Amino acid sequence: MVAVGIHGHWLAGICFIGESEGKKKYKDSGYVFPVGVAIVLSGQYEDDVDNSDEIVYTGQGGHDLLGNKRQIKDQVMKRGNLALKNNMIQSLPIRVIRGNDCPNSITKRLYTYDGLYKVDEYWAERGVSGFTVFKYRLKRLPGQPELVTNQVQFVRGKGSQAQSEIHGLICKDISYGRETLPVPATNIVDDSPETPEGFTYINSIEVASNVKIPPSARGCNCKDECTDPRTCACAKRNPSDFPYVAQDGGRLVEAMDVVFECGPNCGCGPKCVNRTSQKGLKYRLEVYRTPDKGWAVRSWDYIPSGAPVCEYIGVVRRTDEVDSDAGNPYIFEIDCLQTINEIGGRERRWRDVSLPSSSGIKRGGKTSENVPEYCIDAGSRGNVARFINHSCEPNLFVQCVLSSHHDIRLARVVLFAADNIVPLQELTYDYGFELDSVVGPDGKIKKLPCHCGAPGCRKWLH
Ligand SMILES: C[S@@+](CC[C@H](N)C(=O)[O-])C[C@H]1O[C@@H](n2cnc3c(N)ncnc32)[C@H](O)[C@@H]1O
Repeated sequence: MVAVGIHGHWLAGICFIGESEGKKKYKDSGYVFPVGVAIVLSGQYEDDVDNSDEIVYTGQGGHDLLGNKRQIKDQVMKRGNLALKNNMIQSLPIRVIRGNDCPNSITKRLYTYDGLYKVDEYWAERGVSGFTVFKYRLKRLPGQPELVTNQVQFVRGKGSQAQSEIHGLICKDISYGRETLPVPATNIVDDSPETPEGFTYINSIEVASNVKIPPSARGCNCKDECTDPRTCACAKRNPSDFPYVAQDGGRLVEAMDVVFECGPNCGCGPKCVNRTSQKGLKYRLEVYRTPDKGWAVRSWDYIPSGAPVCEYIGVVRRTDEVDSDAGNPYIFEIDCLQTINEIGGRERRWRDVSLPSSSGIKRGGKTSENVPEYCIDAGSRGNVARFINHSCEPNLFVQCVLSSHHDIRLARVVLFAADNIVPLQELTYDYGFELDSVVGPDGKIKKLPCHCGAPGCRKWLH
């Protein structure tokens, strides 16, 4: 892009004319510098939103250059950020270039020039990682040719075809109508016509007979939809406000130790934003065969960051009653409490919440329980989440959610988009195993090589 002159920086996403250059070269223009010339939407920022004609672009600075797309400090209003603000004030349009994943290219990226946009507004907010970021709403100027590249159409969510055209289709819907959307299975890796088998598809949690789910907690008194965080009792359980914004049918603002949603005793209805993770599949998911990881999951639709993808569904069991020797890879330990207390190498999710005293859980001092009391076993009964593989650089994250009762040991486990996810990208989360933490029946450490293919792959799942 630098070589052909549509962008002026090798690394930075915002190309701008700086103050000294502006004063020297364009002193008669009357413009206040710096001013922006072009931006690249690289997918580098966890907070970017791209709906083609309207973009919410995150300013520059404060992010980790290691390529793991994380914000690590506050952004400041200077250089490129100031340039975009000056564009807005002076009604100067800016070029937009989009970067898209392209496995067939040498660089694995494809860049398209997508026209001129105006900077409509800007504001500062706390981003997904909790640091201050500047946001700019850009709107595509009218009178330009429509965006036509396949890649951009992907971003707009036009990634899929009619079922009859799907290459390698082996089952139209592995949920057999139990999900809000069909979940097809495809295989173009080998000739086996076999569908993912050996399990029964269920779409809600089941509970083993010796596990007692606590009674439903008191709910809020809102009607229809909860809107006022000052009066909604469920909103107040969260750190400051509703954990979701209504945009795109509900998006989590940031990852938290636990999210309190509305439940069965609440006055609100099923459309309430504070039930975002209870509304079933919103994105068309496909289970597909991979050469080296068995089955995997991808989406046909563009998934914006913070959107719920699916809940990890299976049978809730006592962990000490699950036969670890049987090597069931579909066990998800409900480790919310261990994660909050950073036990056994688990990384804390980012914000504090006050757990209600009814949960019986102490927040402060470390619990000695390394092994969570309960787990979700999707081995013989489960949903699409059981096919989601591990990645060392995942695009989903695990969020503990409490909706009916408030016992965190039995929290729901929901997978949310950690990034804007373009169609057909494999969906993955970090299984979070500590290295050498899995021991086989013979007492020897069980190792499993990781095939996630991420640049920062840790090489082993466990
Ligand atoms: C919960 S299952 C995921 C779905 C699984 N691929 C299947 O075919 O059913 C977990 C198992 O998938 C495989 N797997 C998941 N992520 C992997 C990765 N990054 N590298 C290698 N194998 C992986 C491992 O065999 C692991 O025990």
